Amino acid sequence: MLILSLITSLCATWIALHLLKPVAHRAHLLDIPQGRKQHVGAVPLIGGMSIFIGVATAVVLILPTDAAVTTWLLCALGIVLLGVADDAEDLSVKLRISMQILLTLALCIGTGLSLENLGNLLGLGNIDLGVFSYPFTILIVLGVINAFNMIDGIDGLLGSVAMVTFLSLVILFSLSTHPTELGVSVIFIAALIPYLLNNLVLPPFKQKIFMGDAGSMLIGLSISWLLIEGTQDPIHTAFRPVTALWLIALPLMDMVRVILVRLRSRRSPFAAGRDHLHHLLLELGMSKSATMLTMAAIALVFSSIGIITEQLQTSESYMFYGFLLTFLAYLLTVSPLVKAEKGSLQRWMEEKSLTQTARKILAKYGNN
Ligand SMILES: CC(=O)N[C@H]1[C@@H](OP(=O)(O)OP(=O)(O)OC/C=C(/C)CC/C=C(/C)CC/C=C(/C)CC/C=C(\C)CC/C=C(/C)CC/C=C(/C)CC/C=C(\C)CC/C=C(/C)CC/C=C(\C)CC/C=C(\C)CCC=C(C)C)O[C@H](CO)[C@@H](O)[C@@H]1O
Ligand SMILES: O=c1ccn([C@@H]2O[C@H](COP(=O)(O)O)[C@@H](O)[C@H]2O)c(=O)[nH]1
Ligand SMILES: [Mg+2]
Repeated sequence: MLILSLITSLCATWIALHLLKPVAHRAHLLDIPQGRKQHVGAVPLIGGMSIFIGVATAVVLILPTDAAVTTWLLCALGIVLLGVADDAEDLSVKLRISMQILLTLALCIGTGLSLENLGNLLGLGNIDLGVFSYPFTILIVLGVINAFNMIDGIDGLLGSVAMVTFLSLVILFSLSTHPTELGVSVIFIAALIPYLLNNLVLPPFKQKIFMGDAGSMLIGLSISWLLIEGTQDPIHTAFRPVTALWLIALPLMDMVRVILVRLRSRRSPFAAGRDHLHHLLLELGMSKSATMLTMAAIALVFSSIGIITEQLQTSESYMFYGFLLTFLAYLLTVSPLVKAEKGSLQRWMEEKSLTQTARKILAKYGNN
């Protein structure tokens, strides 16, 4: 069943990418470079819709669907339509956030699940949110949706970071008995393959496409749902809530850092900017692909910490305090990058390679 759902999702996404490209041109669903958008040429914003078509086709045709899966699919359709409207017309922040709240509420009611039990996060006993469960879930899901949207700023970045999270979910769900959630995670991985090839313009694709806010919000909402299913299942959980944090640590840390920096400099956290980690690395002189690979590698390290500590059943409070310390280390590492001179990383690497060459010459010929 898993192989069949993988093939169906991959093929359906591939076909959707081909069919939607001309539609994007006719409907002007294009990302035109201007201001902070520094890509080249008008790029079709069809990645999100294509991934949704691929995922929905595979889920409906192959996976056994119940009320929870149907609710998630309908909410996913809702967020894709919201994203397409935003990609086409730049909706107001108020409207976007209100719709995200409504869709999260619908997801909680329809699936009957919300973040109720956070586990023994602080080492003081189980945290049960009781009546605060719905407002807390809405805050966290909104955070996750927007965190994934915020890292969608260079080619391949969101696709590869999301791939790391879905791969981690495949590992954790296959170690427990959650066949539907395992199937959905595999289906997303399959849909991301043609998307990434097309986004990075790798063969056989010749024209770049973007995910758009439709895709980034679809991924954020779906990952939130899978994490809630994995941690809040009343019969048996696949992993503990704190592990969920590690699986999405990089986008969360980037978002919280950006919000803190913007608030400190009295800017609105809702106003777009070029202050995210990927922008800082590019400013320092890293290439787009090096930035993408570095950030995907960091996401992989964080996810691996989550999976390994989950398997070792490390105390939840150690994992949570470890997460907060890692966030502190992240802040301390990234803050100096903001003030660093443009291109300094590139110059440092060039100097380093020159020094290494000089050392090699000295080692070979001595000092005479
Ligand atoms: C605006 C912007 O930046 N734009 C980008 C973007 O451009 P684009 O054009 O695409 O987009 P737009 O500009 O059009 O606009 C964007 C759209 C909007 C609608 C605006 C939204 C903007 C926001 C800033 C959204 C923020 C929304 C929130 C509701 C944020 C608040 C949420 C949180 C802070 C919660 C975060 C979630 C966590 C789990 C936090 C943990 C993370 C940490 C790192 C811990 C650190 C601790 C803290 C200091 C914060 C703690 C606070 C808490 C409340 C959380 C405590 C958490 C716990 C106790 C954990 C408990 C949870 C669990 C154990 C369970 C986990 C389970 C699950 C996760 C399910 O993109 C462009 C391209 O890049 C870019 O240029 C542009 O700037
Ligand atoms: O794969 C991608 C995705 C995005 N970009 C660039 O980032 C902006 C982000 O778009 P938002 O509308 O803010 O979501 C996009 O316009 C591109 O300039 C990219 O280069 N590659
Ligand atoms: Mg975006």
